[in-house]
Amino acid sequence: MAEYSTLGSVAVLQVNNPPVNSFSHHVRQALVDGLERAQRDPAVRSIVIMGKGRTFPAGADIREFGSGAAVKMPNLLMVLQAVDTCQKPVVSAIHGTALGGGFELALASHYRLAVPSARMGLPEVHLGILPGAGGTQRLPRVVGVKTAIQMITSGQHIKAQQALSLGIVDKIVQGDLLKEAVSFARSVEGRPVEDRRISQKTVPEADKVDEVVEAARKTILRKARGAIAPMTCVQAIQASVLPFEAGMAREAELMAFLMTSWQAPAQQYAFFSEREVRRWSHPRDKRINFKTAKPRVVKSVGVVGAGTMGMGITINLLQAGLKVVMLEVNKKQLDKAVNTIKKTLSQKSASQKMSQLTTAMDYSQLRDVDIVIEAVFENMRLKKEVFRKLDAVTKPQTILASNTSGLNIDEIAAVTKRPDKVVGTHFFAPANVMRLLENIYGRQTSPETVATAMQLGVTIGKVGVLVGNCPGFVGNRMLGSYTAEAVFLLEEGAEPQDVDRAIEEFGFPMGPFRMGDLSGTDIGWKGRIAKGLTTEHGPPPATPALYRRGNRYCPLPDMLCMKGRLGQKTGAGWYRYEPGSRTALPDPVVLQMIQDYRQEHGFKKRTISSQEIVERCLYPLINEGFHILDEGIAARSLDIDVIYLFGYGWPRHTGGPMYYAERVIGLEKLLCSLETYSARYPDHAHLQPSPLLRNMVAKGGSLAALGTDSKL
Ligand SMILES: CCCCCCC/C=C/C(=O)SCCNC(=O)CCNC(=O)[C@H](O)C(C)(C)COP(=O)(O)OP(=O)(O)OC[C@H]1O[C@@H](n2cnc3c(N)ncnc32)[C@H](O)[C@@H]1OP(=O)(O)O
Repeated sequence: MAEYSTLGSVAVLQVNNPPVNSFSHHVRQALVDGLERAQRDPAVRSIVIMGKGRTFPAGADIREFGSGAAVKMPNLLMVLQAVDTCQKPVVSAIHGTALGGGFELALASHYRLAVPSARMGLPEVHLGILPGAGGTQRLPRVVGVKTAIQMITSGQHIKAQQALSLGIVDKIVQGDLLKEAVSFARSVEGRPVEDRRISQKTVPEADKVDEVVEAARKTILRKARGAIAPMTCVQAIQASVLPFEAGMAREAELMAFLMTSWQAPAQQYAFFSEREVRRWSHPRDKRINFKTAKPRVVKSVGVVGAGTMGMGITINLLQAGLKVVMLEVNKKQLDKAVNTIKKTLSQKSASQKMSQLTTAMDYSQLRDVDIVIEAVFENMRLKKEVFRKLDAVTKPQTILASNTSGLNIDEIAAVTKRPDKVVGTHFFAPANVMRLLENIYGRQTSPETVATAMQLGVTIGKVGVLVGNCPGFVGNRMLGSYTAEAVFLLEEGAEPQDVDRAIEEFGFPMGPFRMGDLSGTDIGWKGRIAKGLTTEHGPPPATPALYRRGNRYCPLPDMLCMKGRLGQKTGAGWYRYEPGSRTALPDPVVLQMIQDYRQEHGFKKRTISSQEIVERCLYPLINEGFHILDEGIAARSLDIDVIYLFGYGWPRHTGGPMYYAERVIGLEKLLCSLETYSARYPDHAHLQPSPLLRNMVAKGGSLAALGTDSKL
């Protein structure tokens, strides 16, 4: 609701709808009622609108979307119209985050004040829609079309100071906001409001709008990668040169188009799933859940290993204000890491943050930390050695976490006398940038240890997802079938750039081969060598070229590595790179290698469509997701979706692999395609439909219903 009060001649409307004061129907109604009351009362000469509690309204109530409640009268447009046309000056007083409809309300007001810490923006594009309460029409009238396009298509929040420079807010106020806002409102009483109405202004440099839009189009389309909202936002902004009412009509038309698109619900699902993963639970062990398991307090963290991962993790921990002891046995590596960390931390706070960092070459210096994150090379023998040492030197309560991307947590825990305090914390590179943290419980991990790892994720600003223990956990296990099918496509006739193009057109920032070159083709190679599938010099003796342990195997990636083509770091991988450049250029050497291989093994080259590439790569990945759910490795399909959205660049506008499977492809069609492909390739095990998928198609039922504790 919105609480109405008066302070002398000023009516104050305080939106009170925790947690973020969104415009649920009852809030909209209360605002319209309050404005009418203030208009009617002759003693009231000005109006202040603000938010109670933590924030100015953060926008429309997203939970109302699609339910009909969002358009129930009065809708948000009517509220804003009442503000804009009010005869008495309306002042929006902003603290916290004025977002979406909240920011649009401020723009419809006659004056805007903000506290220094306030932030504002129009993030609707992330929900697959546009700022449909006049945001695409009012903002360009203040900041111009170019800046409006930048703000609206990025959805970025700006700080109060920047809003002041852009002419969005009229004043930044220090001290008590209510007091300041009331005093400001009094100072403008009696002044005409007509020339304060943004709706009545014209867009600056209107004659250049088409030019600006044209210049922005290419970049937006490249960044959007199949998302329809960004360019639709631009179309709405382009209409801001029209008279206000005509622009609003165009905005409404485009908003209706987006609201009914398949992408808007997918992006709103992504928004809520990102928050839902905080309500984690073990699918079988009832003691392990977010409600009852209590985390240990973590003030200091040990990091073992100062390589790329250890360094990134250390930066992340320092940025969050934690004390870190970074251990590295190689002095040169340790010094290099310290220098990089210093450079990466922002200038402003570097020295304070660096004072929280202690370096160590001796394990005994880790004795007092609350948790240790091991980030050494991905090798079981080495990890076990490290864990033995950690178990011997650290205090008994210390939690021992392994930053492994797929090794067996139980096997690591077994070398310690505290398997209940061992957990997996899988960070993604670069660890100080990537938001995903895949936390893995082992057979004996205690509720307290799980809760501590999950809480640490929150402390360091990660999106933490809890999963069970299996080779590759959730993310990399699913990726395995995707990369396997990508190389099988090369055998049949596709070239690396064909596969990458199709996957990038689907919406991934990078296809599998460009990705392989970026992370290093030798990562997978070393893994396959460790598993005995190949050796540095080719297949083990007496091994069939195209099979390993009864499964189809494509040796092309191994052949690439044997040529020393380890990706960008060696200037050549699946592609070639000019010195100092990261642009992937198709390489005749690789294409010849593939061609010779096809000839040697009797593969007949054929043209493969983009659609087949996408299906052959993504459907087995999704199919593995069904296996994972069936085994209880992920508790809910949304956990898998969040892992893919935040760790693997899965395009957000499709909701994530499992959402996409159910709501976009349709489970029946997915099953049918997998059956067709597995009939064509009976020895590609990952194309065999999972029993869970078959069962769901046969019996009906939804993925959301499989989960525990889900609110969605
Ligand atoms: C004819 C009809 C025309 C209609 C036109 C409508 C045009 C307007 C459209 C919009 O306004 S769309 C909404 C735009 N706003 C946003 O996208 C903001 C989304 N929220 C956030 O970015 C963040 O939540 C925050 C406000 C920055 C706060 O972040 P913080 O980390 O502090 O908290 P969270 O954990 O994210 O959120 C707490 C809690 O609140 C729920 N929530 C947040 N925003 C909304 C919302 N707009 N609607 C409904 N619920 C919201 C969030 O899910 C969390 O819930 P729980 O997980 O705790 O249950």
